[in-house]
Amino acid sequence: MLEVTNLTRFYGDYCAVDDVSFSAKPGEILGLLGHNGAGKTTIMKMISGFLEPDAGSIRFDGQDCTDTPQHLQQQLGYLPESLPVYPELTVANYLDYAADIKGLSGDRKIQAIQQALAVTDLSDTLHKPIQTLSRGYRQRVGVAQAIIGKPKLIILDEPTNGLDPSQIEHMRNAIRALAENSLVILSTHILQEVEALCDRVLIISHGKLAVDESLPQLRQSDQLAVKTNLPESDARKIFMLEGVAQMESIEGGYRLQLHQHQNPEQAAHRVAEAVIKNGHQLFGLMPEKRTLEALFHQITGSLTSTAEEVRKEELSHAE
Ligand SMILES: Nc1ncnc2c1ncn2[C@@H]1O[C@H](COP(=O)(O)OP(=O)(O)OP(=O)(O)O)[C@@H](O)[C@H]1O
Repeated sequence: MLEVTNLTRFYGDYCAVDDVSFSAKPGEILGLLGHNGAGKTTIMKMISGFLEPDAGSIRFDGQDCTDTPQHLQQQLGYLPESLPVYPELTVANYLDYAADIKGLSGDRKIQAIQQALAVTDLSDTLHKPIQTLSRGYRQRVGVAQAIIGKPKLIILDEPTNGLDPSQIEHMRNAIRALAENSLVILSTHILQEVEALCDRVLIISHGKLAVDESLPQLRQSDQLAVKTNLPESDARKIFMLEGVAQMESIEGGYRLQLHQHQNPEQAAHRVAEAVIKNGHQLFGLMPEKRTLEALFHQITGSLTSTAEEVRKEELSHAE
């Protein structure tokens, strides 16, 4: 069990991570989302012991990791944003070194390397120097070193970065399999990745934890599309009295954003009654599901990348 409490980190006067708290357990895949500079990497570096928090605590399996970072590091697999790989080493030598660092030896070490190679589909490149590999293969080496020895906590910063579509699918399946016994925290700019993989999403905005919700919770509808001849001037006044937080005009009516924790069925009932009671006609009333993309824009007010945009960007940077 990971328990992050009131985690805070400054760079000089700038508060990059501001009082973030959450907890998670093995079996979960947590998606860390946020715009550039939101504080995701700083959070991941603190959890993995690479950066000290200014305030707050990180506990893993009941032990305080600020006092004993070694306790967590032996159970941690970490793929940082830019992996400090050793270009002249072969894949085999590098993974051997990574296994040594995790304290593996003998048959356990061989087995752990073989498992990591199988998961990342790297067996063919075993004797190649890392510097001769393409970007996608280097990324796979990074993931392989992170998952060696099946750590209980796996932190992956943009794990599918640089992979082709079939490898992305392969990697996602591998992450799902790893999460059967481990807690996986992954940071990504690709919303579809979170939707495809994660059980829970944490949205970080300006260093603060803005959303901590399970994906099923997130997909619950909290909007209503109401088709009516109610004029806009009356509509705003009437709907705001019925638990509506925001309203926008759509063709033939309005889209109503409900306040958090409103029951959509009860709100729909009240909205319908209010339209009729005020002498107008109701042509339709439909619940609408929230999407992760809409929520992200609502929270961060900025654009993030779709998988396609990220791939285009990668192609333009391709070697
Ligand atoms: N070493 C540092 N010194 C000073 N400021 C830093 C340092 N590292 C990060 N920051 C600042 O802290 C804030 C959070 O950075 P962080 O790298 O954690 O964001 P992020 O969410 O991971 O962004 P990205 O998605 O671009 O990787 C940013 O404003 C960044 O400029």
